[in-house]
Amino acid sequence: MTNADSLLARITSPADLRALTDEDLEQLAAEMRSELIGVVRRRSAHFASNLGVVELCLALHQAFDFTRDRLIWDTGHQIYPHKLITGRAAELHTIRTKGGLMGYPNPSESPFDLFMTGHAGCAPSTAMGLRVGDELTGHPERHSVAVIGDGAFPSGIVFEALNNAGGLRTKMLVVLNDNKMSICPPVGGVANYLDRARMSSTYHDWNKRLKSLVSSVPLVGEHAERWVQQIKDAIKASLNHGMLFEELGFTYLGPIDGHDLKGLRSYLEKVKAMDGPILLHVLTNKGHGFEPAVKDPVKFHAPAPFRKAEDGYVPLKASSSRTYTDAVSAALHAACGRDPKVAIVTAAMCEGNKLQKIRDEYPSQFFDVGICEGHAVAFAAGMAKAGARPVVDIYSTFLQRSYDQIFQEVALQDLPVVFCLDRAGLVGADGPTHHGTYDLASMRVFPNMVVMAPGDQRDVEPMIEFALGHDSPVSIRYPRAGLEAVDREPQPIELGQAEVLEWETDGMILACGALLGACVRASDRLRERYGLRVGVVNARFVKPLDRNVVCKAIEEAAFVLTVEEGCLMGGFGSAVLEAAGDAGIPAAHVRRLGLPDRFVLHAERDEQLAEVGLDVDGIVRAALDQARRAGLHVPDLDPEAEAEHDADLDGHAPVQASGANGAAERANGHANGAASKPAPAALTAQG
Ligand SMILES: Cc1ncc(C[n+]2csc(CCOP(=O)(O)OP(=O)(O)O)c2C)c(N)n1
Ligand SMILES: CC(=O)[C@@H](O)[C@H](O)COP(=O)(O)O
Ligand SMILES: [Mg+2]
Repeated sequence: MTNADSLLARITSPADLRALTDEDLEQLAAEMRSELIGVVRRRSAHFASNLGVVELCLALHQAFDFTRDRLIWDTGHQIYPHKLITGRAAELHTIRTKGGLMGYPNPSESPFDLFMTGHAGCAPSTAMGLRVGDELTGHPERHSVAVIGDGAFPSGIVFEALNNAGGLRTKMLVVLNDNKMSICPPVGGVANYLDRARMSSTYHDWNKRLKSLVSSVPLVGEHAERWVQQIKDAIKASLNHGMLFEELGFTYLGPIDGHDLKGLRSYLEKVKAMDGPILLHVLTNKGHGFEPAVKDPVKFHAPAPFRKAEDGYVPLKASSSRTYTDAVSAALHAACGRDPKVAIVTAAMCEGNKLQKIRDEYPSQFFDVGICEGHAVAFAAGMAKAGARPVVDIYSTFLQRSYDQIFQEVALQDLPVVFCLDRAGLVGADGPTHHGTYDLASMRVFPNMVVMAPGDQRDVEPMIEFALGHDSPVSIRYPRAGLEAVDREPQPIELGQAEVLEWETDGMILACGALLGACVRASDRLRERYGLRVGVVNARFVKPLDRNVVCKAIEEAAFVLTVEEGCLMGGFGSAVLEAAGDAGIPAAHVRRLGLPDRFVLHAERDEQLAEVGLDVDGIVRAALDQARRAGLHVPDLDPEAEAEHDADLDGHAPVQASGANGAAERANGHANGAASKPAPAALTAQG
């Protein structure tokens, strides 16, 4: 919480900055940093990026009036200092919690936040749009500023914007916040180019030197050679100096010190008076002001909560449980070892996808292409065409940026590219920009594409192996969640075949993906508390769908639930209804559970699952509702019993699957005494 007698407590809007002296501003910057450290130590949030832009944020808000001018922070994960000085300091401690501040810009919180973002690279385009829109609506006096990091800068869309603004000579400012880091060190030609620009002194020094050289008395003899060499060096250095941007029509300024408040302000004042598009190259330290973050900006990009210890900082709660990401990266690591043709492609998310081991042990099979998802997919397609076995390991939400390449370069060519879609479903604190909501719907529409989702830990490795042996594109999606193991003898993965865990006729739950464990627990609760016999299917494939199992379930059960952690429109449930429709089977008793047609805000993942009815309670409630509609007897339990949560839900203890395929029959039998029905013979063969 902000200290009541601090300078920061007195800043209710950027206008309050104007009354501050330079000493005050230095103190304010220090208070902002300690506020950031105080908050981020207690909750996982973006940290090093925010520490690095404190001075830049203050200078921008001093030089411009963003009650009128336009400011877009690219990606938006470095928005915390901006939130501190735009009236939200007292709430910063709520950041990324349910009902609290969003960890990204949020227009519903403040008019100083223009776009809710979380995906990198779009700020130059939207800032250009704001500028042109303001001109068209009679506000040419408004400045438009985009702040973009060096990691986001190589995104293709950035060059689309530079091309357009440079061509139109649009009056706008692009501040390149260059801290020599993406989440990992940045990769590619742009990073090398910026390295060279950082290394040489400022552009204006060289210009001055060049002018003095030319104006000096012409030298003869041995001096001439030195003179010419100096001119060549100067031109070479100035050629490294933003000439890339100058050639595109931008005026390049810098690089300048991004922690020098006075210097920043004077450059920004200069820029305001200039015409056309300007790129101001600012050098900052990711983690500035907090030594452990400066030393390890990767670890402190979005650290787990931590405390100070003698030998540095230790995480408050070291997460030991293995995640789906761990299981997938281990399977990919093994695949790389088995087959040198396997190539793993990441779009700047080596840490997030836990690919460090592959990077270090199989460097020739690992490709970090930077925040360039469209390129990642087309690049993988080229590799597949050449006979390699590429895997695009990418967050579901970031895959959206490469949709056309998935269509044209992969599906249309029917190339064996494997898409490992991490963070599929609800992601928790990152909120609506990062949920993996649409991949089931968006991937299943492509001919040739296989769409799979592991039901639990046991499905992961066999699905990766299946995918790498399949000669068409395959998409495998899994959540930002701890692994669960449903206790059973898993059926082998066969194309288009679901796995029947238990067959019942009161009801059937068709589970798509990692909510399988919750579905099994819901089935247990329905049986033990309500005497309802509800079977469970691990769908495994959304495309090709196991129509045999799906249609039988719809024909035989009094009600059917489809459960998926994806958008209801066009997802797994839609595929099930399509199958029933195609087979002419009535399906009014089928109810689809999934993500609603709205954006789910930031919170803990379990809170979000409960909010949308995808936790055990929600699945049970939906089943009871469907059972009543189907005329089944449902005892009215007292509210406490109904509301009682599943004790092992948080612990994700291994889930017992009883019934035909259940290796461990339920010790206590069934609520109404009957043993569970084995799946109809025709189905067990189907698996
Ligand atoms: C399209 C997209 N791909 C990947 C990411 C994940 N991501 C978030 S921040 C980040 C690094 C950004 O580096 P930079 O722009 O230099 O910002 P810094 O953290 O250094 O301030 C990445 C890869 C994203 N947000 N958007
Ligand atoms: C800003 C950004 O996009 C990344 O830092 C993202 O927040 C990482 O998400 P995970 O924490 O799920 O890896
Ligand atoms: Mg950076």
